[in-house]
Amino acid sequence: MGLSGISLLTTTYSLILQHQSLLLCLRAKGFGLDLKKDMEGVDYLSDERKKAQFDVEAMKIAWAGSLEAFQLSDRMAKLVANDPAFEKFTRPMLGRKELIKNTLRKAAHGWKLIVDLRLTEEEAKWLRLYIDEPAYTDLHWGMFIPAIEGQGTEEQKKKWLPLAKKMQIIGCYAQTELGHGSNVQGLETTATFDPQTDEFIMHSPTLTSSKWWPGGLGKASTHAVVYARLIVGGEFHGVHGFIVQLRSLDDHSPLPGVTVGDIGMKFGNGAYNTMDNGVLRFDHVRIPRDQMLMRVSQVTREGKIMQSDVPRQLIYGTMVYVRQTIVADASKALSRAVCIATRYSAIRRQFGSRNGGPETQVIDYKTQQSRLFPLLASAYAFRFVGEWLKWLYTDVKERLAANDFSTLPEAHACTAGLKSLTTSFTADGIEECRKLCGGHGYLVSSGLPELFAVYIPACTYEGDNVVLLLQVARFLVKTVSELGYKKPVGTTAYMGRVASLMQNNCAVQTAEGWLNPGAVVEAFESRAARMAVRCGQQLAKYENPEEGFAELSADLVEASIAHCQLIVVSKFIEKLQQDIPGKGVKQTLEVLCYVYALFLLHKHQGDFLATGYLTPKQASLANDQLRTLYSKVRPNAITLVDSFNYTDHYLGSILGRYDGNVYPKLYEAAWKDPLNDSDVVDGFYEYVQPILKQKLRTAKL
Ligand SMILES: CC/C=C\C/C=C\C/C=C\C/C=C\C/C=C\C/C=C\CC/C=C/C(=O)SCCNC(=O)CCNC(=O)[C@H](O)C(C)(C)COP(=O)(O)OP(=O)(O)OC[C@H]1O[C@@H](n2cnc3c(N)ncnc32)[C@H](O)[C@@H]1OP(=O)(O)O
Ligand SMILES: Cc1cc2nc3c(=O)[nH]c(=O)nc-3n(C[C@H](O)[C@H](O)[C@H](O)COP(=O)(O)OP(=O)(O)OC[C@H]3O[C@@H](n4cnc5c(N)ncnc54)[C@H](O)[C@@H]3O)c2cc1C
Repeated sequence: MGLSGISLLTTTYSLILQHQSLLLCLRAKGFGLDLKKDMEGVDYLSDERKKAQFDVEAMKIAWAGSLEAFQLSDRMAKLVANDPAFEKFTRPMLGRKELIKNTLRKAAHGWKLIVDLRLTEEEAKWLRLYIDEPAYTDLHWGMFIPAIEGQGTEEQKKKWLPLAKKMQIIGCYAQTELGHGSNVQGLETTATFDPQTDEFIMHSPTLTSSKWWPGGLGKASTHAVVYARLIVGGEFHGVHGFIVQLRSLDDHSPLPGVTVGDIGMKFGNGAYNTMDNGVLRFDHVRIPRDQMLMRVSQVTREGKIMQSDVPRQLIYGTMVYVRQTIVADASKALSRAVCIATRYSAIRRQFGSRNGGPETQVIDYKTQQSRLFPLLASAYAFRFVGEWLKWLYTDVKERLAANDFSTLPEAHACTAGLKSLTTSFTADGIEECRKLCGGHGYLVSSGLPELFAVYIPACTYEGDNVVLLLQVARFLVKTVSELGYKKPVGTTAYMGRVASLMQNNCAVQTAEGWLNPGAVVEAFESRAARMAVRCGQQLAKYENPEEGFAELSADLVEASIAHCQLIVVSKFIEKLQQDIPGKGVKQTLEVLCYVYALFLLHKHQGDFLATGYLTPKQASLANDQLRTLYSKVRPNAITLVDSFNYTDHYLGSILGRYDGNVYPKLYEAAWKDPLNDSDVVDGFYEYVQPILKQKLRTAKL
């Protein structure tokens, strides 16, 4: 018997087992048989796992970044998964008050673990990820503390950071208002210096000046970094951050003049409703002068404004930091959805049965592959670009500490652009994974609805994705306009070769010709350079540059996307130039890298053709190659998602279970729904039975 015959037999056997266990379950409910006899312990995906052409353990390390990173993450994942305090399956069914209380309990338990086990900052970050429940602690550690670290003076840091790091105060980041989020300079909250008392008076002069959205503000925070218009001597001196105490440290009640509360339910059940996004108003609340964050500008006792040599953009520095973490988190959210959809696609069968044999696994349909495998490749691409961005941010941070601000504009453009690119793609990708799972993907127990609901605000918070791409566009336009006298560096270095990128056209002649990193990078560079230069030429036609920028903004956004996609493709290729140990690991990643690049090329072929870099024939060859690549991904698909090393707890999905034991577990879960506690639903006797029993003389319907 050939290999395919053996595999057919084992697959059929798995199917029979699965059907048997389903039958047992069905009977359990209907005929009182033993429900426990489903096939616990059987790995329904074992055949798939045997197909792997690479060393899975080595791929896990490549995904994690290093053996140490893998071990650390694995330890934290297991710590959470094995702790019943972090159960999350009932979350979507809880009312808001219960939900928040439950989140506060988990955050307290998480903090206890951090203290008792003396976890490092890195371990705590992984712990937060695997607890998988947005909480006020995210903003306390993720924004309040970084804002003080980045914008505070040494003295301020000395005073506030120990309190915050021991969690003796809880802080949030209160920037956005009811009337303004994107336009930070348009904020209306005022901080007026009173020279008589050496204080600032914090005030919300209008309804639209109410702080609105800050996470952790509603119920948990005792303090906030509040962004407000600085007014000294009756003059406005820009928006700055101020540390303001909101609640009593004794009984947590709001301080006089402070009105604070939660803004209400948000999208989805469970999901981001574990977070107390808040509203805040000030009625002439006084704070000491030294609570203005003064690294960028200082207000003296006499009411003089002193500027340090730190650029004012550093006031936006916390956003740069968080955008960088959001890029890293995009690969986690996307890989999680892809893991669920890939495992389920291998279990799910529809059509194609021959002679009573098994039906086709839906993962074998080319349409399923062409939707799923680019998402899988993107998860890896985002992982590696996130790793690079972390390096870039660390480098910028070190430079800033040494008062070197030269790389700040590029850090801003990269974090803004990549945050936008990766979150938009991930949000769409999670929804695509739901559709890839058919009807069952719509069940909360698939894990996908909640993941989607939690994830999608990432397209808005930390900067609306379009607004951020327009920031990238400004950076690109500036780079193009300076080409004559300034050598572009970093991620825009390719613009230095603009003449050849505008002239030379693609040389690929065969589908195999696309399996060449040089050809791929040049295609993306040429497209990005041509789109940016074209925008520059169009802009030059306008007398008023701002008017031109506004008029051309949709094209500018497309040019920014092209630039950001180039960064992701290049960083993936650069990653592959490193030593990556393990049998078949590098080769498999190369396949994914080409899938990512050629998928983008196919999706955006309009750009590549319109800029004249590619011919239709070359675009078509790229698509031919893409199909071949999908066949190369197929045998490795399950092990590529196993390499994310996600526990079933973290995945939170019956469809994505490691053992693939989907049907019995779906069936079992249905019976756990509170609606099935009784056979006759509450309300039946009041509202349904009277209809059943009514005796209408005539029915017009
Ligand atoms: C149990 C567990 C316990 C513990 C857990 C432990 C650990 C957990 C640790 C960490 C958790 C980690 C992370 C999680 C944290 C949070 C994530 C979760 C939720 C997110 C919550 C969301 C928060 C928010 O949304 S905060 C609000 C964000 N708001 C925005 O993003 C507003 C967007 N708008 C802007 O950024 C700006 O206003 C603007 C659009 C850029 C316009 O600015 P401006 O009007 O000034 O206009 P210009 O365009 O003229 O710009 C002037 C000039 O400045 C440059 N610029 C602009 N921005 C920046 C920047 N950010 N940096 C540097 N430079 C900047 C711009 O390029 C111009 O330069 P030039 O003059 O040279 O052209
Ligand atoms: C879940 C969640 C958590 C949040 N947490 C916090 C927090 O902790 N702290 C905090 O301060 N804030 C927080 N925010 C607020 C968030 O940062 C803002 O909502 C975000 O910056 C977008 O601003 P906006 O709401 O004003 O959108 P708007 O700017 O009003 O956007 C509306 C539309 O207008 C478009 N638009 C706006 N300006 C332009 C332009 N110049 N050109 C073209 N199009 C434009 C946008 O693309 C969008 O389509 C949070 C928001 C959410 C959803």
